[in-house]
Amino acid sequence: MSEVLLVEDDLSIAIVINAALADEGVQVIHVQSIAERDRMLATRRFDALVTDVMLPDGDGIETIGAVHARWPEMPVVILSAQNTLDTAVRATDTGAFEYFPKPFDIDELARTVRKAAGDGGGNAAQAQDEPLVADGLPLVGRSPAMQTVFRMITRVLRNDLTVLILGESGTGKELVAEAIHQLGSRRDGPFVAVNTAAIPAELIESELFGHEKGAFTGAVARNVGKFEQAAGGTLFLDEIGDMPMQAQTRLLRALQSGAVRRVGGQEEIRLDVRIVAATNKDLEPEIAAGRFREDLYYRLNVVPIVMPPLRERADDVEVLARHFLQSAANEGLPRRQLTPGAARLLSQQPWRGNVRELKNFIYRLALLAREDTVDADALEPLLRSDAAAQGIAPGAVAPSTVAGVLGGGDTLPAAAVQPTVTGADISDAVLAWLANERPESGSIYAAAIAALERPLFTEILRSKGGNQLRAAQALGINRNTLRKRLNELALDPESFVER
Ligand SMILES: Nc1ncnc2c1ncn2[C@@H]1O[C@H](COP(=O)(O)OP(=O)(O)OP(=O)(O)O)[C@@H](O)[C@H]1O
Repeated sequence: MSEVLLVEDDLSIAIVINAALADEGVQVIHVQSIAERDRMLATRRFDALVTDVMLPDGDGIETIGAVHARWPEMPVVILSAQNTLDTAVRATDTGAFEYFPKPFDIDELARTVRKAAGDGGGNAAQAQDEPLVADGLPLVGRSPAMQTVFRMITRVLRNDLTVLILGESGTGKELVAEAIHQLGSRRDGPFVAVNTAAIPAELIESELFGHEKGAFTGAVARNVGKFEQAAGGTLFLDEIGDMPMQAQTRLLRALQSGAVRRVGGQEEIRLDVRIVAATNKDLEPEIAAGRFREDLYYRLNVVPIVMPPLRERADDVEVLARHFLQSAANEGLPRRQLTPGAARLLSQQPWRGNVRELKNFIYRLALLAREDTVDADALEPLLRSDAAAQGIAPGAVAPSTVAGVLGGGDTLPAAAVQPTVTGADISDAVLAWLANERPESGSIYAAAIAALERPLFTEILRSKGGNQLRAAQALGINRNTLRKRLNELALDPESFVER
């Protein structure tokens, strides 16, 4: 595989180039300055050099003489935003292999670089199996919509501004939050994620701010809250739109004052966290309905990043699918490839569950496909069985969706493959539950979630033979979250282990 040195200080462009070159079977080593370029080139030659012109420590063209002197045979491709005749002339004067004014056609650039680097890049099919990782960040996407997201990410890396990530479930909000942390100046600190909707209302304050020993019944030891755990790093507040009102007030107060106090404690603890929040809810109607505090919304919505749904960026589907096939293979599933026809067919699907649904589907495909190369004909029945699982009236819940999510090879308990249950049934069940249980005011939400989780977790754990990792994967939640909730619900996963 050929290796290319990319000198580019614009991270969003670097990410896109890296992804495109990975597609061409070219490995990219990315640096951001002339000094770093020269350090890399002091000891080794690359198959090609791709360089921007305006770099933080100088001009990529003016300093190219030293590169030529050291490695006269190494082809150089120049990228430039200074689309003037002068730059073009200077680039050509250096004897550069090619010169690309920005904005350029990324595919054309990728092809040119592969050619410059010699066809050591292998064939394209092989290339597509390469993980598309930029600076350790597996955020895949080449669509203009994702380039806008990348650009927004790069704008918040050198500051601590609060970021609010908006988008449907499964669009990659958490991944973006992690990217902001990993690429930003707080990367050496912790990244602490809290699902604010999953914490029972009565525990949320102690979870976020911590508590002193004896602060309330059951507080047998001092607990350090998420704000403190995230000190020096990033606190990711997920599902912020579902945060209970009382906790919203406390959170707002903490953000305003820049300090927190543990429950039952006196000491003021100064905050040293970057806040990244996310929600799949449209917050404006929530504010209008009095369920979300407007002042908190303005505190959080300093830099909004909107994640486009996958159906609005169909050109990302193929590259994502190949990425997930690669990660499935890395995790021990059979290595599969898609024909162009199969990739096209995937791009035409609605993907209502966004990238998460595509990822689950691809893993299932890796597991179930009969041949290593999957064409459109082989894909069709798998898509049909998925659509059958999901092609249900809006609001309705089909147990067969569970079968789809669980993936092939799983035998489901008979109860789970009964005919479709309509949405009305679950509403009826909620109403009946409210009437019968009369949950205590102030904790109705937590009690309802617990009532739903209990049968849900029981069913999924049973189908997974008590394997918590597989159950968490099927549910699409973190294993620790599942373990914690099972604990709180006093459900023993051991009791589902098949013996
Ligand atoms: N652009 C992407 N490149 C690679 N993987 C992605 C991308 N977007 C999402 N994923 C993967 O899809 C899955 C869902 O993403 P993530 O959990 O970040 O979504 P989310 O928007 O936070 O969802 P939710 O609102 O349900 O919490 C994860 O496994 C994530 O790694």
